[in-house]
Amino acid sequence: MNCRVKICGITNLDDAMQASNAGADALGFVFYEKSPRYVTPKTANDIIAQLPPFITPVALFVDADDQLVQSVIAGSPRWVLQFHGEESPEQCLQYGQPYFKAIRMKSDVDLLLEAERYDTATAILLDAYKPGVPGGTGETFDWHLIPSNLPKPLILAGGLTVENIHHAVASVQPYAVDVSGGVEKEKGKKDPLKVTQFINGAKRG
Ligand SMILES: O=C(O)c1ccccc1NCC(=O)[C@H](O)[C@H](O)COP(=O)(O)O
Repeated sequence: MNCRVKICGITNLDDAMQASNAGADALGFVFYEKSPRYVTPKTANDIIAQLPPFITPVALFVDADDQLVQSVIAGSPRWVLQFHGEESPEQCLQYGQPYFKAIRMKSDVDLLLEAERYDTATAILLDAYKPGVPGGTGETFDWHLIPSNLPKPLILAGGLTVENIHHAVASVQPYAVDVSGGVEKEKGKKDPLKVTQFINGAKRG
Protein backbone atom coordinates (compact mmCIF):
# COMPACT_ATOMS: atom_id res chain seq x y z
CA MET A 1 0.00 0.00 0.00
CA ASN A 2 1.28 3.47 -0.90
CA CYS A 3 0.96 5.56 2.25
CA ARG A 4 0.74 9.31 1.58
CA VAL A 5 2.59 11.78 3.78
CA LYS A 6 1.57 15.20 5.03
CA ILE A 7 4.27 17.34 6.65
CA CYS A 8 2.48 19.78 8.94
CA GLY A 9 3.59 23.03 10.55
CA ILE A 10 5.42 24.47 7.53
CA THR A 11 6.45 28.09 8.18
CA ASN A 12 9.01 28.88 5.46
CA LEU A 13 9.83 28.26 1.80
CA ASP A 14 13.02 26.24 2.42
CA ASP A 15 11.16 23.65 4.49
CA ALA A 16 8.29 23.53 1.99
CA MET A 17 10.64 22.91 -0.96
CA GLN A 18 12.74 20.37 0.90
CA ALA A 19 9.69 18.36 1.99
CA SER A 20 8.22 18.52 -1.52
CA ASN A 21 11.48 17.35 -3.10
CA ALA A 22 11.76 14.55 -0.54
CA GLY A 23 8.37 13.18 -1.65
CA ALA A 24 5.75 14.75 0.64
CA ASP A 25 2.23 14.60 -0.80
CA ALA A 26 0.80 17.43 1.30
CA LEU A 27 2.09 20.35 3.37
CA GLY A 28 0.18 21.73 6.35
CA PHE A 29 0.08 25.41 7.35
CA VAL A 30 -1.18 26.31 10.83
CA PHE A 31 -3.48 29.34 11.01
CA TYR A 32 -3.86 29.22 14.78
CA GLU A 33 -2.26 32.24 16.40
CA LYS A 34 -1.37 30.51 19.67
CA SER A 35 0.76 27.94 17.84
CA PRO A 36 4.55 28.35 17.55
CA ARG A 37 4.02 27.18 13.93
CA TYR A 38 1.53 29.93 13.10
CA VAL A 39 1.90 31.50 9.66
CA THR A 40 0.07 34.47 8.20
CA PRO A 41 -2.19 33.96 5.17
CA LYS A 42 0.20 36.07 3.09
CA THR A 43 3.30 34.06 4.03
CA ALA A 44 1.54 30.75 3.35
CA ASN A 45 0.10 31.89 0.03
CA ASP A 46 3.49 33.26 -1.06
CA ILE A 47 5.01 29.84 -0.28
CA ILE A 48 2.39 27.78 -2.07
CA ALA A 49 2.61 29.96 -5.18
CA GLN A 50 6.12 28.51 -5.52
CA LEU A 51 5.30 24.86 -4.84
CA PRO A 52 5.66 22.28 -7.58
CA PRO A 53 2.48 20.66 -8.97
CA PHE A 54 0.94 17.60 -7.30
CA ILE A 55 1.64 18.89 -3.78
CA THR A 56 -1.52 19.60 -1.78
CA PRO A 57 -1.40 22.59 0.56
CA VAL A 58 -3.54 22.08 3.65
CA ALA A 59 -4.81 25.05 5.69
CA LEU A 60 -5.28 24.14 9.35
CA PHE A 61 -7.78 26.05 11.50
CA VAL A 62 -8.92 25.79 15.11
CA ASP A 63 -12.40 27.31 15.51
CA ALA A 64 -11.32 30.19 13.28
CA ASP A 65 -13.29 33.28 12.26
CA ASP A 66 -14.87 33.13 8.80
CA GLN A 67 -12.78 36.14 7.85
CA LEU A 68 -9.52 34.31 8.48
CA VAL A 69 -10.59 31.25 6.48
CA GLN A 70 -11.75 33.45 3.61
CA SER A 71 -8.52 35.43 3.58
CA VAL A 72 -6.50 32.22 3.28
CA ILE A 73 -8.53 30.55 0.55
CA ALA A 74 -8.77 33.75 -1.49
CA GLY A 75 -5.01 33.43 -2.08
CA SER A 76 -5.06 30.15 -4.04
CA PRO A 77 -7.46 27.63 -5.59
CA ARG A 78 -5.22 24.79 -4.34
CA TRP A 79 -6.18 24.76 -0.65
CA VAL A 80 -7.67 21.81 1.18
CA LEU A 81 -8.97 22.78 4.63
CA GLN A 82 -8.32 20.96 7.90
CA PHE A 83 -10.53 21.73 10.88
CA HIS A 84 -8.84 20.92 14.17
CA GLY A 85 -11.38 22.39 16.61
CA GLU A 86 -15.05 21.92 17.46
CA GLU A 87 -16.35 22.98 14.02
CA SER A 88 -19.68 21.42 13.00
CA PRO A 89 -20.04 19.60 9.66
CA GLU A 90 -22.01 22.61 8.36
CA GLN A 91 -19.23 25.01 9.34
CA CYS A 92 -16.62 22.81 7.67
CA LEU A 93 -18.61 22.61 4.45
CA GLN A 94 -19.61 26.26 4.12
CA TYR A 95 -16.45 27.29 2.22
CA GLY A 96 -17.14 24.90 -0.67
CA GLN A 97 -13.59 23.49 -0.42
CA PRO A 98 -12.58 19.87 0.25
CA TYR A 99 -11.86 19.39 3.94
CA PHE A 100 -10.44 16.99 6.54
CA LYS A 101 -11.92 16.84 10.04
CA ALA A 102 -9.47 16.21 12.86
CA ILE A 103 -10.75 14.12 15.76
CA ARG A 104 -8.75 14.12 18.98
CA MET A 105 -8.79 10.57 20.30
CA LYS A 106 -10.22 9.72 23.72
CA SER A 107 -11.33 6.23 24.70
CA ASP A 108 -15.00 7.27 24.58
CA VAL A 109 -14.97 8.69 21.03
CA ASP A 110 -17.29 6.74 18.73
CA LEU A 111 -15.32 7.03 15.51
CA LEU A 112 -17.94 5.36 13.32
CA LEU A 113 -20.47 7.91 14.52
CA GLU A 114 -18.02 10.79 13.93
CA ALA A 115 -17.24 9.53 10.41
CA GLU A 116 -20.98 9.43 9.69
CA ARG A 117 -21.45 12.92 11.15
CA TYR A 118 -18.66 14.33 8.98
CA ASP A 119 -19.70 12.40 5.89
CA THR A 120 -18.84 15.41 3.69
CA ALA A 121 -15.18 15.30 4.78
CA THR A 122 -12.76 13.81 2.26
CA ALA A 123 -10.79 12.23 5.13
CA ILE A 124 -10.77 11.89 8.90
CA LEU A 125 -7.54 12.83 10.67
CA LEU A 126 -6.96 11.19 14.05
CA ASP A 127 -4.73 13.00 16.53
CA ALA A 128 -3.83 12.58 20.21
CA TYR A 129 -6.02 14.20 22.85
CA LYS A 130 -4.26 16.43 25.37
CA PRO A 131 -6.42 18.74 27.48
CA GLY A 132 -5.93 22.41 26.55
CA VAL A 133 -3.74 21.64 23.51
CA PRO A 134 -5.66 21.43 20.22
CA GLY A 135 -2.88 19.72 18.24
CA GLY A 136 0.80 19.36 17.50
CA THR A 137 1.17 17.60 20.88
CA GLY A 138 3.95 15.21 19.87
CA GLU A 139 2.01 12.46 21.64
CA THR A 140 0.68 9.19 20.27
CA PHE A 141 -2.70 7.64 21.15
CA ASP A 142 -3.86 4.05 21.41
CA TRP A 143 -4.12 2.91 17.77
CA HIS A 144 -6.24 -0.06 18.89
CA LEU A 145 -9.12 2.43 19.27
CA ILE A 146 -9.32 2.77 15.46
CA PRO A 147 -12.03 0.56 13.97
CA SER A 148 -10.96 -1.42 10.91
CA ASN A 149 -14.19 -0.51 9.10
CA LEU A 150 -13.86 3.30 9.18
CA PRO A 151 -15.80 4.41 6.07
CA LYS A 152 -13.43 7.31 5.28
CA PRO A 153 -9.77 7.60 4.29
CA LEU A 154 -7.81 7.78 7.55
CA ILE A 155 -4.95 10.20 8.19
CA LEU A 156 -2.95 9.06 11.21
CA ALA A 157 -1.33 11.84 13.28
CA GLY A 158 0.02 12.36 16.78
CA GLY A 159 3.55 11.70 17.97
CA LEU A 160 4.81 10.07 14.78
CA THR A 161 8.59 9.99 14.36
CA VAL A 162 11.30 8.43 12.21
CA GLU A 163 11.53 5.73 14.89
CA ASN A 164 7.86 4.68 15.03
CA ILE A 165 6.64 5.39 11.49
CA HIS A 166 7.28 1.90 10.13
CA HIS A 167 5.37 0.30 13.00
CA ALA A 168 2.54 2.85 12.66
CA VAL A 169 2.03 2.24 8.95
CA ALA A 170 2.31 -1.53 9.30
CA SER A 171 -0.17 -1.76 12.17
CA VAL A 172 -2.76 0.90 11.26
CA GLN A 173 -2.43 0.85 7.43
CA PRO A 174 -3.70 4.43 7.12
CA TYR A 175 -4.38 6.22 3.86
CA ALA A 176 -1.87 8.86 4.98
CA VAL A 177 0.27 9.91 7.92
CA ASP A 178 0.74 13.41 9.29
CA VAL A 179 3.71 14.65 11.26
CA SER A 180 4.86 17.92 12.73
CA GLY A 181 6.99 17.87 15.92
CA GLY A 182 8.67 14.55 15.08
CA VAL A 183 10.51 16.05 12.10
CA GLU A 184 11.46 19.42 13.63
CA LYS A 185 14.86 20.61 14.82
CA GLU A 186 13.12 23.39 16.74
CA LYS A 187 9.49 24.52 16.90
CA GLY A 188 8.52 25.86 13.48
CA LYS A 189 11.70 24.69 11.72
CA LYS A 190 11.97 21.29 10.06
CA ASP A 191 14.99 18.99 10.16
CA PRO A 192 15.67 18.02 6.51
CA LEU A 193 17.21 14.64 7.38
CA LYS A 194 14.28 13.67 9.61
CA VAL A 195 11.78 14.81 6.98
CA THR A 196 13.47 12.64 4.33
CA GLN A 197 13.82 9.64 6.63
CA PHE A 198 10.20 9.96 7.78
CA ILE A 199 8.84 10.09 4.22
CA ASN A 200 10.98 7.14 3.14
CA GLY A 201 9.89 5.19 6.22
CA ALA A 202 6.20 5.85 5.57
CA LYS A 203 6.37 4.99 1.90
CA ARG A 204 8.45 1.86 2.48
CA GLY A 205 5.80 0.92 5.05
O1 LIG B 1 1.11 22.34 15.27
C1 LIG B 1 0.44 23.03 16.05
O2 LIG B 1 0.98 23.84 16.80
C2 LIG B 1 -1.04 22.87 16.09
C3 LIG B 1 -1.78 23.75 16.86
C4 LIG B 1 -3.15 23.61 16.92
C5 LIG B 1 -3.81 22.63 16.22
C6 LIG B 1 -3.07 21.74 15.45
C7 LIG B 1 -1.69 21.86 15.38
N1 LIG B 1 -0.95 20.99 14.66
C8 LIG B 1 -1.50 19.88 14.00
C9 LIG B 1 -0.43 19.05 13.43
O3 LIG B 1 0.65 19.51 13.20
C10 LIG B 1 -0.66 17.64 13.11
O4 LIG B 1 -1.79 17.55 12.31
C11 LIG B 1 -0.79 16.75 14.31
O5 LIG B 1 -1.31 17.42 15.40
C12 LIG B 1 0.46 16.01 14.63
O6 LIG B 1 1.37 16.78 15.33
P1 LIG B 1 2.63 16.05 16.02
O7 LIG B 1 2.14 15.20 17.13
O8 LIG B 1 3.51 17.18 16.50
O9 LIG B 1 3.30 15.26 14.94
